Amino acid sequence: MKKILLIATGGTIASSESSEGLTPSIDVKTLLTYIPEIESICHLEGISVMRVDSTNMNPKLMARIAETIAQNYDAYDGFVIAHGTDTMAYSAAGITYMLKNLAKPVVFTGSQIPIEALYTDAKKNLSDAIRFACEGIRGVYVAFDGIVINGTHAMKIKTRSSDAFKSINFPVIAEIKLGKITYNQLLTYSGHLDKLSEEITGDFAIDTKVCRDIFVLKIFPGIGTELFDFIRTQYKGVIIESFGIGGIPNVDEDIVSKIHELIEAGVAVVITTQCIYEGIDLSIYEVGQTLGRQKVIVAADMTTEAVVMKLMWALAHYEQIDDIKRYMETPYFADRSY
Ligand SMILES: NC(=O)C[C@H](N)C(=O)O
Repeated sequence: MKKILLIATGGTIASSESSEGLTPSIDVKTLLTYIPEIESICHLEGISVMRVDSTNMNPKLMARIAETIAQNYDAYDGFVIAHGTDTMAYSAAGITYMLKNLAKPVVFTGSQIPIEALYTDAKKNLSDAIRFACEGIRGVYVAFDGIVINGTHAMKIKTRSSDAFKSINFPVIAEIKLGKITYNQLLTYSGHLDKLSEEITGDFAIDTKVCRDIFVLKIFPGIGTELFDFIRTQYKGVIIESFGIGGIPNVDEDIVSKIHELIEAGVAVVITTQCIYEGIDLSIYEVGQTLGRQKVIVAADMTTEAVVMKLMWALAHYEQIDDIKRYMETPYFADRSY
């Protein structure tokens, strides 16, 4: 029988009603009592590492999750992280970059309704995540509402409904219905499964060092240039959510020139898009090509959540823009497809 460790971090899944609203208060032992059927499929143990609404998640707490996995790595076949949904996509991506040569499954899950409430989605999600953690497929995943998503491609797209997560720019890995896991055929045909099984080059290790000096900026029609001078003096990296396939204004308010100044000053500038699907390509339009001639980092079809966590990791490990750009533009656990 497989040995699985459930790592509880808080979130709605572990929340109870208090006089001031829902607050994470249920311990991991109690969580386990809600899924008694799991006893017959694996040997499950639990540990609580924090009790936070995931609104309060941060890289330090993510590092604690990574450390817990490392401390227990040899003793278990797989790990399930019970986590709040609001920042789960960030943590799943963050942990992906912090774990090196991961050969086991790490599966994030949570719920929109507390586990102790009527009509909760928590029991199904927890049970599905544990089942998937028994599969032995390496990597970090999000299991939610009957689908399994690559951890760097998950995005929370709904605030209330149980189908809160979507797989962005990557096929869903598997569906789980009534406890039965069915892998997505598309994964095998499209070669995505091969990308997930990239060779392991050494022993499992964690590297949790990140740099938080980054800014995420959404461009809008009429945006001024003043903010860029502030960014230049305060941050080491900026992620710009451009229009469409990679458009940044260069007439009247010339943001492209401001980007040039940022790069000259040693700030890493990553260009991504406000569109959820299909990613950017700076070669299509004149406005994009002008931008592409600068040393910008192209986020391709990565989610902003993954870009945020990857950039934090890159900035903590590389000094030169060229090195940061190389790391960011090299696929890591299939976080980008081009
Ligand atoms: N559904 C949830 O888990 C939302 C909660 N605020 C959290 O992220 O912790």
